[in-house]
Amino acid sequence: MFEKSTWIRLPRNVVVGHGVLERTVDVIDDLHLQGRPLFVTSPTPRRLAADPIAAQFEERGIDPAMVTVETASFDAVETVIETADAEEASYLVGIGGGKAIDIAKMASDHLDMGFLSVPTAASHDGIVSNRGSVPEGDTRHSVAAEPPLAVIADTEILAEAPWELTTAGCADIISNYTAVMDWRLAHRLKNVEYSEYSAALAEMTAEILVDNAAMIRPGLEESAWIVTKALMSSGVAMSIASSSRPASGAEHLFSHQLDRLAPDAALHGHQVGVGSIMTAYLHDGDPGVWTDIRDALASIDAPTTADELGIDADTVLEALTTCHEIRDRYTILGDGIDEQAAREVATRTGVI
Ligand SMILES: NC(=O)C1=CN([C@@H]2O[C@H](COP(=O)(O)OP(=O)(O)OC[C@H]3O[C@@H](n4cnc5c(N)ncnc54)[C@H](OP(=O)(O)O)[C@@H]3O)[C@@H](O)[C@H]2O)C=CC1
Ligand SMILES: O=C(CO)COP(=O)(O)O
Ligand SMILES: [Zn+2]
Repeated sequence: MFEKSTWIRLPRNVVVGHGVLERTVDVIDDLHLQGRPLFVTSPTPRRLAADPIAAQFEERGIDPAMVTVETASFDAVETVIETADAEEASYLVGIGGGKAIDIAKMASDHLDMGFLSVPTAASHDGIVSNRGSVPEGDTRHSVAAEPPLAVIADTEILAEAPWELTTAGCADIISNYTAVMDWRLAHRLKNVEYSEYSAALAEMTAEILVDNAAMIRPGLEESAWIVTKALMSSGVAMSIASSSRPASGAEHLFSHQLDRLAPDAALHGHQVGVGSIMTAYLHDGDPGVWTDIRDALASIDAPTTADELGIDADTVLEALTTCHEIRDRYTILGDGIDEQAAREVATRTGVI
């Protein structure tokens, strides 16, 4: 008897392009959202996007409530939840980088309330996914959360965001190569649930980005377009899988461990990119995939070495040898690699 079932939750509207910020109220209409919104933003995105969007709403006679968060924390999520109750908000709008969007995402999950994602930085694929990540204790990896009802990504704003945020978003996409390799391995060895559609989409997304790498340059709106579309596609792959597996393997474990060992040293995408070079090497030591990943990262100005991440060699080795412990996710790291093996992979790939 066939008893399988699936429930895929995706954004209903994805609006990307030049000046689309001005269409935010149209998206609200299209979704038939009523009542008062609560905007969740952070200082720079507030000035660039949240205040202008608030003005649009005010012209329509709607007065949005606003919370401006400084750091990603569960206290900030709590503040949003309390404000939503106090201000009688009907839905949330996360406006900013991953910090503001994930806080809105986690709060909306708790409140059972819809939320919209308005990214001002193409820094990682969390801006569209159904996964939320807010640092708690030692935990850095994402958990299941509310997917956005809509994503409104204005390429004019995204193109002007700091270049390193965009290169981090590119590296997060390039890391899909090794995430999918790890996922297939875990499926074969541990019977981990696997989706061919999701894996193919995640891989194809990385391929399209790498094929277009030459067009990804600072300040170009077309680059913001390419990167944002790729982030959308990667987010959809995670929603299809109901897991971050298509976009997160051992290279993400490595990055999450670096976040604990060297907090705020480097951006998420840059760390997973460097991790991806090393885990691709572990999958196959011959020049090929790992050198292609390294070259693709270098071509978009993303770090390829520990030095470029601003992280010392010992920390890289500690992260590599311990990161398999942080979560129940089988990868090429298996039940852990020893220090000798870690030093070998990091040295041979030129990471240290
Ligand atoms: N859900 C997921 O799968 C994932 C979630 N994350 C989470 O995302 C967060 C990191 O995301 P990230 O986007 O790097 O962090 P932030 O949201 O902190 O943004 C990074 C920096 O860029 C600034 N900024 C944002 N947009 C612009 C812009 N257009 N122009 C100029 N400056 C801008 C912010 O300013 P300001 O400080 O003023 O806000 C901030 O200083 C973390 O909280 C992490 O846990 C990370 C990876 C995956
Ligand atoms: O960053 C992600 C995908 O790019 C989310 O992955 P994690 O579940 O490992 O946090
Ligand atoms: Zn990621």
